[in-house]
Amino acid sequence: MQEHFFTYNKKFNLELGGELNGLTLSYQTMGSINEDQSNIIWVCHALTGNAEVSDWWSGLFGDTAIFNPKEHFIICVNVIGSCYGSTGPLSINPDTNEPYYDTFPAVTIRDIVASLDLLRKELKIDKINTLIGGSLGGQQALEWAVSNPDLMENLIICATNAKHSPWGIAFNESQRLAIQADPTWGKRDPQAGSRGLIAARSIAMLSYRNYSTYEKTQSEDNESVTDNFKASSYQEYQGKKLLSRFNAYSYWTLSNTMDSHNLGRGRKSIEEALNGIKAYTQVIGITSDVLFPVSEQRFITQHIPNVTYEEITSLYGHDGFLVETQKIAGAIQSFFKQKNKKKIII
Ligand SMILES: CC(=O)SCCNC(=O)CCNC(=O)[C@H](O)C(C)(C)COP(=O)(O)OP(=O)(O)OC[C@H]1O[C@@H](n2cnc3c(N)ncnc32)[C@H](O)[C@@H]1OP(=O)(O)O
Ligand SMILES: N[C@@H](CCO)C(=O)O
Repeated sequence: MQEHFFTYNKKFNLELGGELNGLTLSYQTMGSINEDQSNIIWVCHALTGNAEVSDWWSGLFGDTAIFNPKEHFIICVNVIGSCYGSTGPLSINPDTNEPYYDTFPAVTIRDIVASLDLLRKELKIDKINTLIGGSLGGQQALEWAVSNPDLMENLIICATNAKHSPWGIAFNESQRLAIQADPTWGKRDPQAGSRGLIAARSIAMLSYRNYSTYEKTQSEDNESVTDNFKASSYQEYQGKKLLSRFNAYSYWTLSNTMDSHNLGRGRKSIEEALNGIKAYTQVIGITSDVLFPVSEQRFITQHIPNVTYEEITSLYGHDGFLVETQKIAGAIQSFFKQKNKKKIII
């Protein structure tokens, strides 16, 4: 993939009242846009993801995958607030010439979508063939499909919701409490809240997986074990793994971003908002997902006019949307097949 940067030279006003000067978006692309712009696949990444979609969704994006650079122009943008090249809390605030840290403004899903739309206009893209995302990426994709229904022809969303749930917010709040409990939190230092971030990721893992995942992967072989459990070292390992590639300030910002997601805010209702989506839509749910349970995807499906729904199984719960690429690719293939059949009938 090729990395690019886009800097917006005007003030970027945020939904909750803040502003960003010199907003920069880091994005990656594969392939080229064809003459009639009919091959553009736009990917929205999840909470701690980045723009390198061929890395974290390699089963769906790559030379031999369903979405490939021979046929498609693939684009993924690192979201505002993250730490993979786009403007985030560790970036320099041009107004102070110092990193933002805790002065980084609140960013909503709608702000992210507004920034994606700025880049889209800059690239002179008038039509997206397929917009796809899971989890926080699915929240962005849905919001974009509601706010700009004529832009995309197909929409594929996985393990996501129309409004972030009290359950999801409670998980995110527990993670923020863990970060807050770290005495280094709030310091103007990139490492601030590091121990808190480890604990936060450990909490998050419980929502990304489930009882069966741990039973299968973290059970002890030896019945005499009384401490240093596999499950314990796994939690710490996952926390440290995230710390090696992320920071507590971005995590804090983006977990609040996720909580802000509500397609119904300022609109008549969530149902009406979903009803306005014009894209041919595929909704995918994972039966073992305890964070974004399938009831949420079934609700979305009920209210989008032109929609198909697929449920997949996974040992990995919510993280199944990142892991089960073969199943997801199969579901996407049948989605496009069904669409073509419909076209013939019409
Ligand atoms: C380059 C990058 O960092 S990717 C950037 C983009 N990232 C994203 O988009 C985020 C989304 N990705 C993810 O959340 C994850 O990578 C997932 C969900 C796809 C997969 O999760 P993983 O952590 O790789 O899988 P899993 O839960 O099986 O854990 C395996 C890891 O835990 C380690 N592990 C397993 N059991 C234990 C244990 N009992 N104690 C300690 N470590 C353990 C394994 O050795 C392995 O380590 P490794 O990742 O260093 O190879
Ligand atoms: N594993 C995912 C979960 C959130 O969807 C991430 O870290 O982004």
